Amino acid sequence: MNSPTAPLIRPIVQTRDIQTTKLVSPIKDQNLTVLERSKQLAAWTAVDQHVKPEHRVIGIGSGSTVPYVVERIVQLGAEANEERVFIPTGFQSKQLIVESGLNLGDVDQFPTIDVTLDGADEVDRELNCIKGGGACHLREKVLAEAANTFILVADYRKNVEHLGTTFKQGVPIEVVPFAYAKVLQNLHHIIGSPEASLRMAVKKAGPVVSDNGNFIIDAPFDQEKMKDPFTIMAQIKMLTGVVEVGVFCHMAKAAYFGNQDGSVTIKWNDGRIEQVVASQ
Ligand SMILES: O=C(CO)[C@H](O)[C@H](O)COP(=O)(O)O
Repeated sequence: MNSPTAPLIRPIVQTRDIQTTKLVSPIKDQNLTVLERSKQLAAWTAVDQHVKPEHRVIGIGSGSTVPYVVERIVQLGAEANEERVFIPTGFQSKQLIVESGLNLGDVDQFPTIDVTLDGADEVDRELNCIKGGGACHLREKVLAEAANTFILVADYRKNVEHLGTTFKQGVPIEVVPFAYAKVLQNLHHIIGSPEASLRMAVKKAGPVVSDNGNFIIDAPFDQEKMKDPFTIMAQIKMLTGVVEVGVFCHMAKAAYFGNQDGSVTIKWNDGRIEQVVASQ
């Protein structure tokens, strides 16, 4: 882990329709792949911009980008974090919080969260996103909804015009186990996802079981249908037996994407796109 550095962001330089910001790259002495470096850049920049000194309750998402969020938060120092409580979206983030020596809480104790930072499988131009690649989207949506500010962090592969462009495995759907076959039938014959299937575990026989004891269905839709993510989300959510749908519509304030060239693209919910450029 790196030692604390100065804030990454320097003053914004306005260009025609994209704002350009300079930052000092935090990672040149690290042995990270380009992909990992892009995740780290997105996460660090988001923490620097959205975790404020006065924040006391912070939601921590799931996935492979979120450890860099926690890494940066730890770098803020023990004093900055001692009065804070961190709320996990699942087993992985709970472990991260505990192993990092941060205070653990739960959303039933703290139903209002100052800021939640989380990963995403894909984010479109309106900040709709697919989540649930790690089967955590039920708790992730609860923490997104509980948060005054919800921020997405991701690598360049997740930055798309329309959902379903690169993330082809489909919309993750958490279902209660006894209803999975009925929900699959509904998806195949009513909702329009003939390839929807139960997510199977890799190093265990049988289905993936979520942190809540439920099954996960992945439901791919054609490009045309994916252009209206709200309708897909609402239709699936109405099916009895569905607990939560991994489509988050208009929940995020901003999405941070680390790029291969060491820059970060920030999409804001007011339509602005900001380009953060590493200066070395
Ligand atoms: O939604 C999620 C887990 O349910 C993750 O946030 C999403 O899958 C992105 O993960 P990664 O940062 O590894 O790309």
